[in-house]
Amino acid sequence: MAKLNAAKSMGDGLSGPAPDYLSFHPVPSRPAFRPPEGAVDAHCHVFGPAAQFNFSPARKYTPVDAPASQLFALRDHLGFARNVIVQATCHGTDNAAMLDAIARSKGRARGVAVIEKDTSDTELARLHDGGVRGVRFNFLKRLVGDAPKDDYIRVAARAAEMGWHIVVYFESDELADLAPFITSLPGTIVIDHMGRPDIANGLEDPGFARVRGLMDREDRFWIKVSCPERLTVAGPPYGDVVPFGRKLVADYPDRVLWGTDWPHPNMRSHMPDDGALVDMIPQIAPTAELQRKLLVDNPMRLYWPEEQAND
Ligand SMILES: O=C(O)c1cc(C(=O)O)oc(=O)c1
Repeated sequence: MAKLNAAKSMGDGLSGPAPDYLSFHPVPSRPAFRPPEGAVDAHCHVFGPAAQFNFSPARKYTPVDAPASQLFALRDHLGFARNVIVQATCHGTDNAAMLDAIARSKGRARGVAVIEKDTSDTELARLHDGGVRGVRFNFLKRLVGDAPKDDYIRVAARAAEMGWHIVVYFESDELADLAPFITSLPGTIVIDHMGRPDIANGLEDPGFARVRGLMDREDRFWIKVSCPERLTVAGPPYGDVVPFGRKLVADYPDRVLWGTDWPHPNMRSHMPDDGALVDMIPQIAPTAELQRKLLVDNPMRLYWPEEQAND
């Protein structure tokens, strides 16, 4: 069990404020499941190091240092080939740490940014050249302050100009209010962490029905079958979440993505073993074809369309 004091051993990045949640698992197991060639961890983050990259003064949590070197070591340890690095709220709209990690990845990472509504065209071009292919809208009140919908609409228009998609993170019980706004956004929309259904209600959960309603309504909606550790009631190995991931992969095989969510910000109940998260994949994607779509074809189509294998 990773403890807060483990964070102390995570190098000197903690010269800043102490982190207020668990540090990532120090020795993740090697998964029994071997991901297919070219597998993509399509949702992960880098934090700091604090000494080099400032955390946002508006942040709602203070992260541990989680640098690119450790993300890429985990990628190799788990048997993945590429990463999609998602800007985390603790860095606000300062995408420097994410861009730096992409630059260090030797072409094996792309990014999702958080930008201001008045971001210049020059900055958008710099982000695109730096590997950004999407923007993120975070609607969780515990993570960000409320932004006017007009701001999101402006950002969404800028993203559409760049050919980028929009990643949205919301609680499924807020979707009743959010859905009209989300369906008004242009382009491809990717829903984070299964849309956060209430696992305790089982597959009939009304929030999960609303999320599936979005997926059924338009092919431009995609969804990440990630973060069982955030959603579980039962705890590891997250057997209560498997039916949710399995249903999403079965019903939307060409529009699902998977990610570790390393370094797992804001986890307090426990810290998942990333190797165990990988070993959940065969339970939610039970065939080699579904695994290849989930881990290779779908993320490549969205993040490396210029390289997409023409199979
Ligand atoms: O549930 C969370 O706390 C969380 C936070 C962030 C972030 O701060 O960006 O990203 C995630 O994917 C999940």
